[in-house]
Amino acid sequence: MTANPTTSGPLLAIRDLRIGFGARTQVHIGELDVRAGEIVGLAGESGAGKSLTGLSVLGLSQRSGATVTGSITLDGVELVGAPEARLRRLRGGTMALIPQNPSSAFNPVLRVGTTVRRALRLHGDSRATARRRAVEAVTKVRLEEQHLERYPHQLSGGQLQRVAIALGLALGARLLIADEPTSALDVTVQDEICGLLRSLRDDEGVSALFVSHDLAVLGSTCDRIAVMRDGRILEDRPAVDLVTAPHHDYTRELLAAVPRLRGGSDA
Ligand SMILES: Nc1ncnc2c1ncn2[C@@H]1O[C@H](COP(=O)(O)OP(=O)(O)OP(=O)(O)O)[C@@H](O)[C@H]1O
Repeated sequence: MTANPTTSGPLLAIRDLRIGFGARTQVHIGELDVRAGEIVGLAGESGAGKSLTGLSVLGLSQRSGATVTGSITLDGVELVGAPEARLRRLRGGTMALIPQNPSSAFNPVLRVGTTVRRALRLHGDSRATARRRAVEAVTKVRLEEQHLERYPHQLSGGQLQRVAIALGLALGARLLIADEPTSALDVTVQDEICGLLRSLRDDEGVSALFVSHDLAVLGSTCDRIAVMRDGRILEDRPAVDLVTAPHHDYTRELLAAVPRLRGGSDA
């Protein structure tokens, strides 16, 4: 997989990030970058600190009482300690959360297109522009205009996840924070969503921080993978290298738990 990094600095740069609750530091990341046009995986078992990291990039972990120090820059703009108004602008613009359960992003009594168009109008689009950009965005995620006229329950989980991604793209997201975006989906649909993320990277230059406990999913989707345990990054390397020649015993254990990366052999 070929990333398409810009010659300038990374789109997302995390430095000496500490996330804690009370006196306890749950996450300490020395350095983690996501370049433009790059998908970076965050792997690790439950409790490793993956979601807290993603939520802190979005400026959302503080809402659950976390203390965040260090530096997270998005396109050179500091997010740690940034005023809520700036974070809100960036969350609805440069970066977007792709949640595990896409139905949480949609009002069940509204057609999904209404949600997408309303979000665009809130960001200043005229009615006509919002309509056009909503259609453009669903086309990018390989859905049709008619899908916008459906209610959330009339779409499959995979289709709804595509609309959630389309919503982020329509708002101009260049960085997707995807937190277990495929774990509620069956394997075939998982593969489709991962394929979509790769094509958005290749065709649109979109970047992603892809949180998952599943190294098979990350290995087939990401350019780089950072393996986390107990809030620390153990290794951060090109995905192909990491899954074929892990440096760390813990990564080997994670890989051993994934049948699809053992050449399909479960024996
Ligand atoms: N609001 C909170 N208050 C106190 N501790 C928290 C809070 N949120 C998370 N933690 C703790 O921080 C650690 C990291 O949690 P996090 O949700 O980031 O893990 P994760 O790697 O995403 O795991 P999972 O895959 O289960 O979501 C865990 O020990 C968790 O219990």
